[in-house]
Amino acid sequence: MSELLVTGGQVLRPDLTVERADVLVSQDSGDIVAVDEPGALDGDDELDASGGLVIPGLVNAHTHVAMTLLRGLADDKPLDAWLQEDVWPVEAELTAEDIRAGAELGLIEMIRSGTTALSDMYFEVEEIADAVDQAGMRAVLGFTAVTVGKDDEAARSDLRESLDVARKLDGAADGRIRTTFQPHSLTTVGEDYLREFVPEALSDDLSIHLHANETRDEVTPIVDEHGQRPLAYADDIGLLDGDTYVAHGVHVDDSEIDLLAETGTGVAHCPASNMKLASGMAPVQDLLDAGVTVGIGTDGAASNNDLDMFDEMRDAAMIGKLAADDASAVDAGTVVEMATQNGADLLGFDSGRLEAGTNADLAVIDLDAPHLTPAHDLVSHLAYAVHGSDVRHTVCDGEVLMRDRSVEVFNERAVRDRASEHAAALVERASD
Ligand SMILES: CSC[C@H]1O[C@@H](n2cnc3c(O)ncnc32)[C@H](O)[C@@H]1O
Ligand SMILES: [Zn+2]
Repeated sequence: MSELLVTGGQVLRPDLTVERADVLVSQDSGDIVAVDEPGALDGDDELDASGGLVIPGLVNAHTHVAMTLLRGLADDKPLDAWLQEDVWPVEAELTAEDIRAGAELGLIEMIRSGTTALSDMYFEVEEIADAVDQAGMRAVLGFTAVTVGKDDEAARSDLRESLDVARKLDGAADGRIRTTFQPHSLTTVGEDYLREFVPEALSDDLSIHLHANETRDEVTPIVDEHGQRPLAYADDIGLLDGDTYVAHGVHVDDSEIDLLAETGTGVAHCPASNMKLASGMAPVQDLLDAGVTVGIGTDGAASNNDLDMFDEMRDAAMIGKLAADDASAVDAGTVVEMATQNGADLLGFDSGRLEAGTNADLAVIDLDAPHLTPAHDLVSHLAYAVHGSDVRHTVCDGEVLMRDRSVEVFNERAVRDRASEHAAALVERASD
């Protein structure tokens, strides 16, 4: 029996109070054993949290982790042009090895900024699953199906692969990997395919993750073709469900917010991506007020351009206030809950709060910095002032992924070099 004591720091409790406490985690079960007053607990190994704040590991509720290879390749365009002119032509050249290299790079970036769980959409999912396994992180993965521009055989093969991958990889990495069925979006997967494959996913109890209502251009064609708002159309097909979450949910009207709440469908809010692609402002406070579970995601590194969830919390608070025209909207405590407990709820992990019996996924923030001084309110600091580079240690499933800013699960130098080589060769192939 091996137990790790995270000692000497302050701890963020599930009710967002902060107190001096030690956290004991079991490296056998991967659970938190106890959170107790300083000095009350003993472990076989220690992690020094003195001068620090222990928080739940952050949950990135929507990303495309291998897109780190496309970081900085196509900026300053709206979604449709960005995807069609830049991203998709390059993605068409991606190999399994590229995706592995990009995923490892992205996972290192996440570990270094305190993220312990992610929800990913992409291709070559076995490569991503192997990288997640090696990283020691927790993830919800899936193969994303697109049918537009494909003949019937290729379209069906995509949807079949999305189902097969979801069935095959669920429970991988000793249960740290879960899966979702992933139609890319309501405009990139045809209605007949959705009507055929969604019932199969539901009958297998698969969770569903898709992009929805990201831009106005994703709303108008559906209203024109089906005479319904996109989420009413999605509900008609059976896509909205207690285990479904949609990425973005920017252009949702009141009837769609009610539909999300009634069906228990969650939203992965991606504020930086929505600002960079000028997609719009999601009505996050309205969604929360209606009872919708809203997590936070970075989206891919090509539309962000980093995977730092602290940046994302700050962005979520800022844009949430603008969208509501109310400075009290989407406050500091709310964004911290969104990036921890809400994200974990969307992904289906018993993480996101430091409590005995839950997953031992946590990060220690170093508070000894000018930009974190004075320390009136540490929840305010988490939302508005902490950077990913302030994370001292990252732990997932009781294992130390980063100790004193040294990543223990990868050779970081080698991963960065390999990713740079793969990115350069990829761009070269795409330009031929
Ligand atoms: C097949 S995996 C996902 C697919 O989605 C593309 N993508 C990345 N970011 C976004 C976004 O914000 N909206 C829609 N699609 C996006 C990614 O490049 C992959 O092709
Ligand atoms: Zn996305």
